[in-house]
Amino acid sequence: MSDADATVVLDNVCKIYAGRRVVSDLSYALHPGQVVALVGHNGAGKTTQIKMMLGLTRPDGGRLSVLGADPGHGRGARRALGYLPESVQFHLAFTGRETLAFYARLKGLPASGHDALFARVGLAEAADRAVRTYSKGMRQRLGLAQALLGSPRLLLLDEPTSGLDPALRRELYGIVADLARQGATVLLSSHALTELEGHAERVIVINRGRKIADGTLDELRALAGLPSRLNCVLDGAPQLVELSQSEKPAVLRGLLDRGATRITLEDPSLDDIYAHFLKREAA
Ligand SMILES: Nc1ncnc2c1ncn2[C@@H]1O[C@H](COP(=O)(O)OP(=O)(O)OP(=O)(O)O)[C@@H](O)[C@H]1O
Repeated sequence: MSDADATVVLDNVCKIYAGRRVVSDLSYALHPGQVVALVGHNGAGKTTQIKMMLGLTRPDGGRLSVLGADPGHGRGARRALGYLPESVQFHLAFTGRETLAFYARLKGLPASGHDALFARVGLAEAADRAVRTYSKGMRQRLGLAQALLGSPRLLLLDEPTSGLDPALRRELYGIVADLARQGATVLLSSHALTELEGHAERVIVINRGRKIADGTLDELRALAGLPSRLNCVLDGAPQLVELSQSEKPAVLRGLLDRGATRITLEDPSLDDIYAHFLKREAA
């Protein structure tokens, strides 16, 4: 895929706060139909990248293009953006419907006619209740609904699953997958690789404002090259063998031929892989 059809292009982007580089020489492109996760510890620079894409703060170096435009300028591109901030704050006295009407007006969209959106995020029954009566999960659903207003071509979700129960988390990823199927680009930030399995086709790992890995989870697994752990019982004695991914088939066959029993194989977890990249960076 070329940068010409990219939704977002970062080319050596830097951001400096109070003399400190919090985003450093960052380059990547995001394309239509992709669900991409920005993964990094607290303070890694994930929100800063999202804010630059929204035009809320400007890069101090490099080039940033969002939907073909400089995000600091032009209302047109902003209308095609959806944003769910890390902590959603709504006016508690407004109903859900009034809240969406308010955000729709800000985006220059019709203030009414959002029933389908309420249904999509599971708030059809609660649309006319005051936000004050919503649970945290319901507020997060409302946040997602406001991000989805106007069928955005680029959806920026800042830690959208923090504080969500597993059912709601699954629903959110379901909505994200639908949007991507319809051609939207979805960028979500996260602290953890583990929950992204099956949900993000590409992961960009950020450490101290720098990109330290970028690929599918399978590519990151291969890149990390961490061994799997094999436990078995051989000749009555328990055995633990560490083996690379390429050694696995031959070693397994050999153990079976020698009559090994109780064979269990533990592949490196996504947490192990994440820790590996961070450790490599610190070395
Ligand atoms: N407006 C600001 N002024 C000064 N420093 C800032 C500002 N905004 C962010 N920073 C600093 O920039 C760095 C990156 O912050 P950022 O919020 O982008 O990280 P993050 O990866 O989103 O973290 P978290 O996971 O905790 O949300 C942090 O060290 C933060 O303290």
